[in-house]
Amino acid sequence: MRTAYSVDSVRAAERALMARVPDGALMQRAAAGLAVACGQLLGRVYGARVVLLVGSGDNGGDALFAGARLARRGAGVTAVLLAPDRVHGGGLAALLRAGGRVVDAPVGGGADGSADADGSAGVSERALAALDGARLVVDGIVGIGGKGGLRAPAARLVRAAAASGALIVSVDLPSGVDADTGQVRGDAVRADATVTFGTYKPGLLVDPGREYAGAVRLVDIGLDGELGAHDAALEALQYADVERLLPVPGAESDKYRRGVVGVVAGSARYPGAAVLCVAGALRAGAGAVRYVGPAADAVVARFPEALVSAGPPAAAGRVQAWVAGPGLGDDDAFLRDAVAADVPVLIDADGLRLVDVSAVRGRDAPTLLTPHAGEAAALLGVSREEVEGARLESVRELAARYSATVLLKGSTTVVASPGGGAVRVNPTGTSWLATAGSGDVLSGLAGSLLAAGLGAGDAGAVGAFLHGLAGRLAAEGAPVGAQDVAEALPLAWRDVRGA
Ligand SMILES: NC(=O)C1=CN([C@@H]2O[C@H](COP(=O)(O)OP(=O)(O)OC[C@H]3O[C@@H](n4cnc5c(N)ncnc54)[C@H](O)[C@@H]3O)[C@@H](O)[C@H]2O)[C@@H](O)CC1
Ligand SMILES: [K+]
Repeated sequence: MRTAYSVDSVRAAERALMARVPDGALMQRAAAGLAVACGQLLGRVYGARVVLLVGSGDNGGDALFAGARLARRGAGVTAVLLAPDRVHGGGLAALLRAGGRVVDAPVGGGADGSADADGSAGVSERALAALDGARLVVDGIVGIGGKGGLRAPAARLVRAAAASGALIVSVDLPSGVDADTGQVRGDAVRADATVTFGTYKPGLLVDPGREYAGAVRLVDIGLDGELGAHDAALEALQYADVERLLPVPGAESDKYRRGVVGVVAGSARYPGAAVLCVAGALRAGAGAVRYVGPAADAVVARFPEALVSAGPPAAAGRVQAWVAGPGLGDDDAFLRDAVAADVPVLIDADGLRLVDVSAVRGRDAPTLLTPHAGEAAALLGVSREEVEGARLESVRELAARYSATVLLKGSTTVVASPGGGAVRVNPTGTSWLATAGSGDVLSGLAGSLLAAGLGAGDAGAVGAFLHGLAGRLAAEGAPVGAQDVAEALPLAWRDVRGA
């Protein structure tokens, strides 16, 4: 399991560890790891031109100590100081001792400037010129102490660094990305790589921050023991975690023991949604799929193994979980039956629009809601952009409002439980999955995992993982349709099981 901790937890863990190690030891560990990563990116350190963008806190200190290490290996290192009067003294001294150069960013060497008419944002010509011809820029502007969007001088330098064509390495996290949420307000560093210390931060694993971070490398500074006392803010299942959770049938299994999933989906207008939902459900671990609704002919024509009926759901026979909503149109009668059933229910698509909050909140069995950003926005009464910019906040808020597990689909799919706790973040997503009907496949898949006995959080996270992996395997760099994704699900299973 990959975990990420909140800034508060990181700070508390660092305090506890610092009390037991010599002064400055943690920063030295961080800087050593950072310098190694920079050296690997550069290939040849000797003679390389490196620019450090140095803010006023310890993030800048890390950059300065790492810069000193690179300078000792023969790099030409220039530190651009955003706040010369508040720079990390020890780091600056180390860089100067190692032969590094220093340039003040503010015009006239004063404190942080502000936006001005010529667009220089109070940044000196010398600071901007330092970036010319740089091979590597180290972003030590702000780390976990960053608040709000980057101030104007920092933003100006970030734009100049991006235009310089140099490789950009962010220290701990890209400056301008909110460490706890991944939100980006205004300018932020777009890094080729981010070297983070002690633990992942949530903003490195969730878009939009994740996209800004580039390849993320974790440097061990000895925090693990201390972090154990805190709850992770985020968890990302890895292959081994998913393998443990997959519902693999035993010798005694029959279709009921494996789980039967019922699908309430499709309409005369949207029969395809029913077919795709069943396609996902058939390849996810349940022993049988019952389809209930007006698209029975289309379903059985494509999948003779599906058990179909015209409805209502209560007359369909035994099921261990329902999936309700894809392509339903405006008819909510079967949806209401499914929501009233005392088994786990997954609600998706039209079902999210039609379902009553109080009916969901009143359920005893687990509920899993699977909105995309647009649907989540409608449920929360905000814009789609607000949801996309604040995925963690949105998914937590929905889980609390509906007293349900919520899987928010998108560039980073996240799953929150009603009782709070760590949000699951899916590491396998791919933009090829942004295709019509792909969500119907996911709802069938995750519903089938519910029927097979997984809890709602596990069903959502494992479903998203397999779905993402199937999307990648099906796409292999070319466009795919939702049916291709469903058909690649067995490949994803085999990949996870190492079979
Ligand atoms: N505490 C520790 O033990 C360790 C901390 N480390 C480093 O220290 C960092 C945290 O250091 P700090 O707490 O000093 O905080 P930061 O260095 O992350 O940032 C705080 C400074 O940035 C300025 N600032 C805040 N928001 C800004 C904005 N939007 N635009 C421009 N400037 C802004 C503030 O005025 C403040 O001086 C970590 O991210 C990590 O890089 C590492 O050395 C590992 C050990
Ligand atoms: K940074």
